[in-house]
Amino acid sequence: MSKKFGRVHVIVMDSAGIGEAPDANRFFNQKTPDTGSNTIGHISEKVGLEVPNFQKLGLGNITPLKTVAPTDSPKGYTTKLQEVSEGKDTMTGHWEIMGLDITNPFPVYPEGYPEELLVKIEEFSGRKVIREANKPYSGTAVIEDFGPRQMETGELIIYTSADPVLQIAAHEDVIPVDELMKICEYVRSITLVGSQWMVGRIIARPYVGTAGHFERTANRRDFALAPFGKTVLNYLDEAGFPVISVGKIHDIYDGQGINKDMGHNLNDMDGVDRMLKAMTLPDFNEGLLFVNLVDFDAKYGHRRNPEGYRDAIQDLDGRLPEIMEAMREDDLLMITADHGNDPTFVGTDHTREYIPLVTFSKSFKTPKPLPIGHFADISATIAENFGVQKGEIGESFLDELV
Ligand SMILES: O=P(O)(O)O[C@H]1O[C@H](CO)[C@@H](O)[C@H]1O
Ligand SMILES: [Mn+2]
Ligand SMILES: [Mn+2]
Repeated sequence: MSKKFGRVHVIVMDSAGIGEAPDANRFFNQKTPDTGSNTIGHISEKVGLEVPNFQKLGLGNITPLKTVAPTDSPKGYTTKLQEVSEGKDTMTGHWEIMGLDITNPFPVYPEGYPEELLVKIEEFSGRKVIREANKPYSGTAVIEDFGPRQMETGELIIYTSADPVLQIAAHEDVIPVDELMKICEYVRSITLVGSQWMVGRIIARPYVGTAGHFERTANRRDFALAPFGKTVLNYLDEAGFPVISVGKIHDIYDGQGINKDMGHNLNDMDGVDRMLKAMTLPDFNEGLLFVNLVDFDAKYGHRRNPEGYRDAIQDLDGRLPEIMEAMREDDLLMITADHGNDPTFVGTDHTREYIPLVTFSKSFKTPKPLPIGHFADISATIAENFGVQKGEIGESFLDELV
């Protein structure tokens, strides 16, 4: 049987949530529950959001947005999706989108990492770890506070966040990127599932510059755990379909089920360029292209910068015509997110929100809003389209897309 859609392109706008989830009161920023958070909604309300292309696709039909009007004749099917997993981090969100139900949350380290683990890292690296930085910290603040000391002593800056991450910040001139990667690989190897100190992701955070003007570089790398089970990426790969990743996707799934990687993004617009390049690959005639754009989250959401976040969404909006133009008649585009990160909310952490789903295909006849669904409905739909097994959870809405 021929497939409804020859190629499916999924873009994750990292952290672009669209309103508090029904269980937002169980998730927190510092001591405040995530109730009332709304990443896209508050950006529209507080700093304005001009996104004519998203508007035509039907973004304003998902939920009332102050500056994005609903439309009676959207060019795409739209809805919002709820998370079922116990977590509001990137890995949980992405893994659930591809069909996993993460019922046991990843451990987090609100008091910092245990002394024993730090000592092992010191023994391996021959470098001291700055104890004062070992706690939940903003990644830009931690290098402002301890970068000058690191430049003098060569010590390691190890910090965490509300997410299950162990991050190592290192000035590129003091601790070469290759050395930092080796240290991260070592830490990854001693923090796997079943180890004493399981950690979701080890993140290398290289930076450059001088005190007061430090800047993190695109040499960031995430060393994630492998997904806790097979995802639809695996099923597509096993069935011989191209599964192509752009940006952080390869890291987030530890490469599992991905058979071609377009590399890390220098920034979100570079991610769009890589996506467009992938869309013209000669061997990509069917299968999945899966893109993560992380600047929304890392540069603006965690930094609580609503203007920057708005501009980043507007920049993506400006690229939508190119992306749609590059689509074949029977391609399907799905634009979504992995969790919220409301830049107007208290704290600096993710927010438990619905994620938007905005779709487009040149083959759509009469697109309209869809009922509210769940994250994994995305992969269930992809799986049904390509005739492969779906994940543990998710209901396909493929039949609705006509
Ligand atoms: O403050 P920075 O270093 O950007 O850290 C952020 O990036 C991490 C990974 O995306 C998140 O856990 C968040 O804390
Ligand atoms: Mn994320
Ligand atoms: Mn984040």
